[in-house]
Amino acid sequence: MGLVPAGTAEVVFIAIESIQISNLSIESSEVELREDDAINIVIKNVSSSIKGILNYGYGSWFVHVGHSIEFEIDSSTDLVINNKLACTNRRVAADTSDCYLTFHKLQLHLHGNKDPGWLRQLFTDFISFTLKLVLKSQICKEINYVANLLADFIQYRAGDFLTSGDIGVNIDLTSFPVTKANYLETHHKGLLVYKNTTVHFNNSVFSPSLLTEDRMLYFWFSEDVLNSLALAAFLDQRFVLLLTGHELKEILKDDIESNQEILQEIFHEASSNSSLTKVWSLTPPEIRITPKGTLVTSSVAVQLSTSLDEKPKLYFETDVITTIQASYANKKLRLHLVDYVVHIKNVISSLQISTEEDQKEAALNQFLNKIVSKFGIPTVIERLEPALTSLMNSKGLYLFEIINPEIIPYQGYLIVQMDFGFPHHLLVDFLKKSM
Ligand SMILES: CCCCCCCC/C=C\CCCCCCCC(=O)O[C@H]1CC[C@@]2(C)C(=CC[C@H]3[C@@H]4CC[C@H]([C@H](C)CCCC(C)C)[C@@]4(C)CC[C@@H]32)C1
Repeated sequence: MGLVPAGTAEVVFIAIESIQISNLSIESSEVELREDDAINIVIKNVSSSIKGILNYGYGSWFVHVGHSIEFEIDSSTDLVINNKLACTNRRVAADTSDCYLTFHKLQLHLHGNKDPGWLRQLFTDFISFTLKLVLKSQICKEINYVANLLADFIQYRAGDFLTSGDIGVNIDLTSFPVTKANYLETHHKGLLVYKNTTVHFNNSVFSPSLLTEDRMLYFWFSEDVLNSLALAAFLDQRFVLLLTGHELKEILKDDIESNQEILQEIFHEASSNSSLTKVWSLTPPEIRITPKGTLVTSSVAVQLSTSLDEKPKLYFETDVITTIQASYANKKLRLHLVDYVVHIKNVISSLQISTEEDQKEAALNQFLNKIVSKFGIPTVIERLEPALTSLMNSKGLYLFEIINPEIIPYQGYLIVQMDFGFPHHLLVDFLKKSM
């Protein structure tokens, strides 16, 4: 660590090795946001005990007389970190080069009785000064490293949260991160990526003034974002629902009374083991957001077949407009159906219905309209809810304690706002990995 000339022919050399830091304790810490400047972190009275081995010696250029001695230092210091947000490779980075240590105490104990008086003197006068410099640069370097590791970790989690299979979102920064008086502001591209193709939007209409300042976390979803997610999910063939004969029977069981005849025939077909109902989106669902909720326009085909190779018993298409309001409680996403419009078209059926021929079509249409409204839409929603919840949980959402989340629709966008408790185990996990 140091090389001290002592006269012309002789030198004293001192080196420190095997540094161990223990009994680390912190009295208090404060974080303050300084507008357009930095995140100011003050950690008061960081006490620690530093152990190590001191090698020292003296001699001429050719002959060394070397000794080693164990030492222990009790230190107490204040730590000030001015963390400026930066941008590297289009990601948020931390610059903590503005980092100070102010020592209140630096007390040396040398073990064993061979400590020469001059060494103790030298140590207090010179080494402690050097040690302060070394500790400062080591500790500040370490803090910069950990701060960037944490920034990367958070952005990795965010990116992963918005990824499912081939569908993802590009969260690269569009501008330099800014420190505001009460919050940090970062703008991300938010472009949808599907199988290496990026979907571009018109300019975003987002403005921070659309948000209040009393919640801890806000998500802003535009129609464009939800529409492109819907498009990607459609292209990825995720809007396909298969129902077995048994499942269909379960779904329709409450309606047996009113539509005896048609249902009996469907059940007759449906009860055979190979019977299968397939429901799928014909076009990408279109999403519009209004203060009443999220309006989803879907064009859906339904096909009931008794066996795979036979002609379907029933095929029809339906245009459905649903208005949905979403909420999140007890760690579950809920979709509430507020309103719906159903239009049935292109019915092809080989079901035997004993109504007169000219009324057959109208009767079947009316029946299908009711089935779609009363059972079809609730069934699709009931399946979407746990699918979306478990998609979010697979990204670790369940680890967060989400406090009073609100999902509020506006004209063209919706805002999800919440307070949250940071998951302790996530931080421990991160620290374990970075050690
Ligand atoms: C004889 C045969 C009979 C067979 C009959 C079958 C017939 C079926 C016929 C028709 C099918 C009907 C189609 C129904 C369509 C249903 C539409 C429908 O339900 O659409 C919804 C899809 C999800 C979503 C986009 C939506 C609303 C809100 C969005 C949510 C808002 C916030 C949510 C964030 C992820 C934040 C999570 C909160 C946080 C963790 C605290 C977000 C964006 C998730 C997606 C939803 C509308």
